[in-house]
Amino acid sequence: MNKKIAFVGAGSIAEAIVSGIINAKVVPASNLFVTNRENTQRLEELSARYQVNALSDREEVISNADIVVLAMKPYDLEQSLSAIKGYLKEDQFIISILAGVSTERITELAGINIPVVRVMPNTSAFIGFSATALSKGKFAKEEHLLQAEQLFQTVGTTVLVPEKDMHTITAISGSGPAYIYYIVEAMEKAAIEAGLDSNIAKELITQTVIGAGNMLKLSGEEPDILRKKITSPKGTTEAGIEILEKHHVQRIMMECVKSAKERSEELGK
Ligand SMILES: NC(=O)C1=CN([C@@H]2O[C@H](COP(=O)(O)OP(=O)(O)OC[C@H]3O[C@@H](n4cnc5c(N)ncnc54)[C@H](O)[C@@H]3O)[C@@H](O)[C@H]2O)C=CC1
Ligand SMILES: O=C(O)[C@@H]1CCC=N1
Repeated sequence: MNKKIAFVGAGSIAEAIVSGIINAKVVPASNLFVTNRENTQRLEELSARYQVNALSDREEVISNADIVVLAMKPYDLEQSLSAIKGYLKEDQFIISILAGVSTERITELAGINIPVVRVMPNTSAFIGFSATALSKGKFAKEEHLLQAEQLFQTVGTTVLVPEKDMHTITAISGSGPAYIYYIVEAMEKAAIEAGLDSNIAKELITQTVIGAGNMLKLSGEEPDILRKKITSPKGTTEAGIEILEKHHVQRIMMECVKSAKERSEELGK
């Protein structure tokens, strides 16, 4: 893809996407530009690590870009857009990965009828395994959606969704990896507490998560069926799951997703 892409915001998700794009060799590092509010050390770090153009001159970064990726925190959006809106043009387009914030709000803050595509990736983009959802705003055309989709296909799988679903998706697949890591942390603690070598525990747990993920993807079976195949009557799994049931862990996970979705809605206000 011969496009110049500027990232405004150089945090963990921007790095995950940059790293994924570079590994996929679809956009050369020389076409990627990264800027942030003030942390020049962070920009130098990204430039050294990925050979991208990491610049603190926002005018240079924005005015030369074909695509501007907004990757700051939602509460920094207003200030950030007011600093760059003077350099934005209607023949560019914006990709926003901000949780909660609507395309309408971004157009309003940009002050011009610039196309906006809203995207929700996750940090697994770092290794090409993001689950990414995309939807287009009022001024975005199919070609913008397609280009954004092509870009994010280099860092994982993509789905096109109506924008109204983005809050739920943010709670499910945007935040989702963190829920899995949270469970992994607990499994590691339990294994180590029981006397297992921590490296062995890590290796076994990591492969268990990879195996379970691939079973979900490749076996064609529903998760409850896969679970039942592991759960022998009066066996170890049954004993473990009984504790999860006693503490209503599924209901708690559902509350977790609901709360994340509500936060996404709040962030958009
Ligand atoms: N971390 C994740 O897993 C995901 C994050 N997101 C969204 O991506 C965005 C960034 O998240 P993280 O990378 O986790 O945050 P972060 O805190 O790691 O990075 C935010 C970046 O924005 C920069 N920034 C702040 N104000 C700025 C301004 N006025 N101008 C230019 N740059 C500015 C900061 O310097 C920093 O580099 C958030 O809106 C979040 O909702 C979306 C999907 C997944
Ligand atoms: O925690 C957050 O707000 C962001 C959005 C999805 C993942 N991280």
